[in-house]
Amino acid sequence: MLRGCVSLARGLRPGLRAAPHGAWPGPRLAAAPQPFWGHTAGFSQLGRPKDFALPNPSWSQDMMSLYNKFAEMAKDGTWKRIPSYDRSVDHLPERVRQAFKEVRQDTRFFLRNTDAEGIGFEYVMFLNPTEKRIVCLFQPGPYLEGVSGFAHGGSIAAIIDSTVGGCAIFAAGKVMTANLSINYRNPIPLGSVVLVDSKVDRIEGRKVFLSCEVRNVDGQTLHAEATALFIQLDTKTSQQQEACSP
Ligand SMILES: CCCCCCCC(=O)SCCNC(=O)CCNC(=O)[C@H](O)C(C)(C)COP(=O)(O)OP(=O)(O)OC[C@H]1O[C@@H](n2cnc3c(N)ncnc32)[C@H](O)[C@@H]1OP(=O)(O)O
Repeated sequence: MLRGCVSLARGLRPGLRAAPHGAWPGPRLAAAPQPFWGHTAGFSQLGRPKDFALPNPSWSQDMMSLYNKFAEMAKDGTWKRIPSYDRSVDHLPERVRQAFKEVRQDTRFFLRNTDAEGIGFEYVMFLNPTEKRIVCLFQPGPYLEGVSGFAHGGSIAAIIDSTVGGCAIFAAGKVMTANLSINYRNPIPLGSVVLVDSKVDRIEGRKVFLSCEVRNVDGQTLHAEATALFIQLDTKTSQQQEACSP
């Protein structure tokens, strides 16, 4: 089982073997982005509130095995665990966060909006900076039910959006999802563990194109595949940039 997940982690996921993740396939941005959330330093844990991307008693044996495998691969810096908080603003680098003078106190990051462990989104993401790739270990809890016993398609879309979003942020800084196209291939049983494996395919100007596969732990079952387009926000013209700026 773990051999399959390690293969995924090393860039051997089916269908993408012709373009090794180690090679950067697309052109770089004409002008280098000004990273907003882009540096891994932006995921710093210093002085931060509770980090939810750490093991808790609700994590299954599969989840723990995968976590330990990636934590081991993180020791040499190839992979980096991404901390996760229950408020969006807490994901920002300190220097950016401090610039937010008035931050609403009643908001919750969508994927962290349940307090009890194990009932909603249990996940942890690992970033491979060289490959511009994020693998998310995802264990959907019972409150994510769609068809009886299986994860709701919207919850799958949410975890895919956040995983590819993390990749886009790493590659291009401040971005928003413009398009997310998902093919659902096999249902995901509640309580099972899947790997959401995403990478940046190419960057054209402000457009960041990404792809993603969701597979079970041995890699044999393809649950979903997706492509995404994120747009790097333009400081001069974007309303979103205005809205997100202090
Ligand atoms: C760690 C946490 C991660 C969390 C990740 C979660 C991310 C999210 O869910 S974001 C929320 C969902 N997304 C939104 O609400 C975005 C709503 N849309 C918008 O705000 C805007 O349309 C936005 C920002 C995407 C683009 O607007 P704007 O900055 O004005 O760009 P615009 O000039 O229209 O388009 C730029 C380029 O992208 C292209 N483009 C824009 N949208 C699309 C689209 N949907 N499909 C294809 N191409 C598009 C345009 O054609 C244009 O191309 P070109 O430069 O070749 O002419």
